[in-house]
Amino acid sequence: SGAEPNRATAFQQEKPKTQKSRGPAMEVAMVEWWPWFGSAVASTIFLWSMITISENGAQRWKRSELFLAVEAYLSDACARRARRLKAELGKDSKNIQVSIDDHEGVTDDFSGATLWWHASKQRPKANVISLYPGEDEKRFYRVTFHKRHHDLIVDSYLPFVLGEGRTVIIKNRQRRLFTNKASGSSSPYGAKSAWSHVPFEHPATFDTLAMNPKQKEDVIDDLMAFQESKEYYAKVGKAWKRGYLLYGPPGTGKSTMIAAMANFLDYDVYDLELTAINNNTELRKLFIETTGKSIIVIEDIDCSADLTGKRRKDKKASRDKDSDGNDKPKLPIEPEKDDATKVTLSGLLNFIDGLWSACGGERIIIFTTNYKEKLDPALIRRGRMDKHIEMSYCRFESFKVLAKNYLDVVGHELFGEIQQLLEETDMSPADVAENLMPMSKKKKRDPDVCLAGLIEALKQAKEDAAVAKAKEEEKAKEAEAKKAKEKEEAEVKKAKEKEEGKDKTSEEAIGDNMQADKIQE
Ligand SMILES: Nc1ncnc2c1ncn2[C@@H]1O[C@H](COP(=O)(O)OP(=O)(O)OP(=O)(O)O)[C@@H](O)[C@H]1O
Ligand SMILES: [Mg+2]
Repeated sequence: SGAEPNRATAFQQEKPKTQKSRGPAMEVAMVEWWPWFGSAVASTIFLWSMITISENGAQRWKRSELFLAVEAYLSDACARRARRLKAELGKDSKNIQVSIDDHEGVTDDFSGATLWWHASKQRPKANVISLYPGEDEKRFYRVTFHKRHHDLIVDSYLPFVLGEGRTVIIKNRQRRLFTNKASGSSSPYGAKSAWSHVPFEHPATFDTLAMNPKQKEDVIDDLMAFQESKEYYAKVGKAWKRGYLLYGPPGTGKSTMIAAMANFLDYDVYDLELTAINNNTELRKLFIETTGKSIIVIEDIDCSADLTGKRRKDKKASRDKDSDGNDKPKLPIEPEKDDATKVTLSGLLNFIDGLWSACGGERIIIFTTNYKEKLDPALIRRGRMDKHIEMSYCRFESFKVLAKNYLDVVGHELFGEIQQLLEETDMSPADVAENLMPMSKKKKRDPDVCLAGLIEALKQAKEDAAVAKAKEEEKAKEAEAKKAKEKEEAEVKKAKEKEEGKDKTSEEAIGDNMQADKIQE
């Protein structure tokens, strides 16, 4: 009909100039709209509805999530159809983000309805002094549609845009590695966030992770099931979280596995350093500041949980330093309080169990340790750590993955010998990988050379292990012999003293006997 705006031209003809003399918002809308329709059809304006989504919603300091979602949706789904786009460097200064330019329009179709999106901005009145510098220009998106589609747009289309937009944002976001180690912000005043972060760029994937294929499959299955079971967790009344315990000797790929999980799930990683936390309150604060879709990692939990003692010593040391010569104002130190405020096992357990049910969004928590048996059973019981994953020494299956990754070799005449040696020798994947990747420019990555080198290294390791074992056995034997000898000597001495004691007064004898017992102990 004649009432329908000629969108291809009408939207793009709109001049930014008309924005200059601004009155109240309603008036602005009219100024923008008049040229499109022409005075002849002015009355038909009442057939059209508009919805404005402005950058700042109810909370002025925060950009409206709906606005961001619309922005992401439009740049992803519709931007190609717009004529004027703007490009900006993304937050991580890596990818370029293209979005619709201000005062530009674009059309979209939804269930047979045609809609017109339009990006614009509104300057504040000249006599208003902005409290929020840089935010004095308010941008907004406005969608226009025929009145008869009102319900469809409000009930279906906008939720659809929100959902799509969120997905695009997650797809485009730079994933981050958070840590509480760099305690530049540890001061109680002016600290913005307890976490500092860097872009998470670890390249590890499950394809490059060397481990037993069945076990790997199992882990991937578990992660996928977890990701898809939001409703299930809600139904059974559990927080949407999952705990993994990764245990195994050094260099078997525990940290690599965490990176692979993060890449697989597209999650952020929070690396929690318990030794940098002073008390349970701080721990809780850190926890509350984590966002959904994240992996919270506590590495070497066996060391961390025990470290309260060390921390106290550190504090004592700094106290000592203060007392000799440092004339800074001193804080009162209460040693008893010191004990009461450290991170405790129960604090950690609370942290894992209860608290995070308060903050929605899926979370995974991972502990790593070299010594599973050292951990308090309460910490790793099922339900807290839902799955215990053992990372073990490199066997043939794992080796094949490494050979393919590092040398592009899937079969080789030396594989047989290597298989044999790997069954007999404990070598970590890290050490195997080291042998497959000689870091020398002259030596090209020749599979023959590398595999032969690995065989040498394995033989050496086997020999070393045998020597170490022999030494260990010898030591044990020596220790046993020494113990037996000492016992014998003590007994002889006791017998001798008893003999002599017959001549002494009874009082003296008791004293002597007691002494002899002490020596024996
Ligand atoms: N299973 C594996 N698959 C592929 N690469 C591995 C594997 N295990 C170790 N590596 C290699 O060895 C290096 C060290 O591994 P990683 O840091 O993951 O070991 P870790 O188990 O976390 O050791 P630690 O107990 O000392 O923290 C990694 O950078 C990786 O290149
Ligand atoms: Mg590690």
